[in-house]
Amino acid sequence: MQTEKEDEDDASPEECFARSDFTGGGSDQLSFSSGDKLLVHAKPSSDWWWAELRGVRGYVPASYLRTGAAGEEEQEEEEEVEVDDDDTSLEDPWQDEEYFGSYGTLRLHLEMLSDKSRTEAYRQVIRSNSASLRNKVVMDLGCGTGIISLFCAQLAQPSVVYAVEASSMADYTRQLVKQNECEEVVTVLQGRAEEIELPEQVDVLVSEWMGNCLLFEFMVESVLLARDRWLREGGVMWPSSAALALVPCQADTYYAEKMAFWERPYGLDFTPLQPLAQQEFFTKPKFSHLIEPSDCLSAPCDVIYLDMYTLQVKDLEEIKGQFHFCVEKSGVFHGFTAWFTVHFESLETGGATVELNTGPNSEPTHWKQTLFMLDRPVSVYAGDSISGTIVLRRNPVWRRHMTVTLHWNINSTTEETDNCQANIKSVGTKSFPMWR
Ligand SMILES: NC(=[NH2+])NCCC[C@H]1O[C@@H](n2cnc3c(N)ncnc32)[C@H](O)[C@@H]1O
Repeated sequence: MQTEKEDEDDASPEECFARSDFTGGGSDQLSFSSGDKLLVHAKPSSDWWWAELRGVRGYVPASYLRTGAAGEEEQEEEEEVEVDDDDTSLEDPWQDEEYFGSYGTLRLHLEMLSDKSRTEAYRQVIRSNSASLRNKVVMDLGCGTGIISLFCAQLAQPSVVYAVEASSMADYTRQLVKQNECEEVVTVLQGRAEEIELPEQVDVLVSEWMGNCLLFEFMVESVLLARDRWLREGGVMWPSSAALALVPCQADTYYAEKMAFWERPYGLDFTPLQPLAQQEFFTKPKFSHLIEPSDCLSAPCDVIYLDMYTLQVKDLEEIKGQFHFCVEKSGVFHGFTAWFTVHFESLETGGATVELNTGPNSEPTHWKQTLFMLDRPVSVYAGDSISGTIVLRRNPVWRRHMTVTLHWNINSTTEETDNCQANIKSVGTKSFPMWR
């Protein structure tokens, strides 16, 4: 699970100058004028680079840029930015070195294993299906330390569990399998699930692939590719389905900490810094936000539903959802909070489904929830409604990233209008990069 910090720590950016004006299309492209100095942070492809202009980052067409100060025309020819395809400095769009590097250390595994809700949910799945798992072939995709595979070997009698792990943690996972006397059942394979070869099809594909806001990291793509390649006809996916929930909420504490703070620190007026605070703290989603049930302004609703048997990789490019919330109590609408729920169907027809819910009415998990702050809070009243759409748009270049775009209308019924016809009090739309 990458954090924004790791993401922003790229090598020192390269100074380039705009050869001509460019008007960006889409929310993730930068516009600039001829002569602008841009800082190029990464070159994920030969055509589009990831650059920064006056504090804002986005994609820019490489052919519009050159190195060397503006005005040195004669130098321009020699110094035209060489854009060749096999430029080794082009960063991997999957950032696998950084991604699997982070999973090669214990920090993230400790966080996941310490998450009892998460880990016990998987143990419950194995335990409640132990009889049906007898003699089954299981694949544990992205097994990490192998905890799910060890549960399978300990609580059931599958014929084999292929524990697939791409990071260097796989060496230790083998030791843990041996240490717990499970090597008869569990075979650890190091490699990316999309690339490794299994000796046979599997009956069950189990994986803990969910990222912040359900999809961040897009490990789900690996799960779908493995499903299409290795899950036998009629095989079972664990999780079997996933849903993203959303709710309009108050976030008084967060708003006070990041925005109201500038009103009167030490008796001084620092409000000129508030536009900066909005840009710095409210432009991106806030991961690991713990929302209280009392912060919810209405009942939450599932806005996106993924069926792990039919979902296709191409569907991940853009996923849309709609919502209509009835405000149940008056308060300040600071933003939306999102979380996910996954379900594990029983191997036995009619058997009990296991649920892992990461929402505010369940035991907290290491994902907590994801908060999307509006630029300006809006007072809402019981009886108002908040309706609109959410779009998760996968980043076309950085394949583990996405942008979440929310569009909402606040409708309030006022006595003045006849037969309580709802009138639109305000409309809003905002895109939140996660992270690029
Ligand atoms: N729930 C998450 N967001 N992350 C938790 C699971 C991530 C684990 O799966 C491994 N992993 C991720 N993708 C892959 C892949 N394609 N192939 C093999 N292992 C993988 C990764 O190295 C880590 O050990």
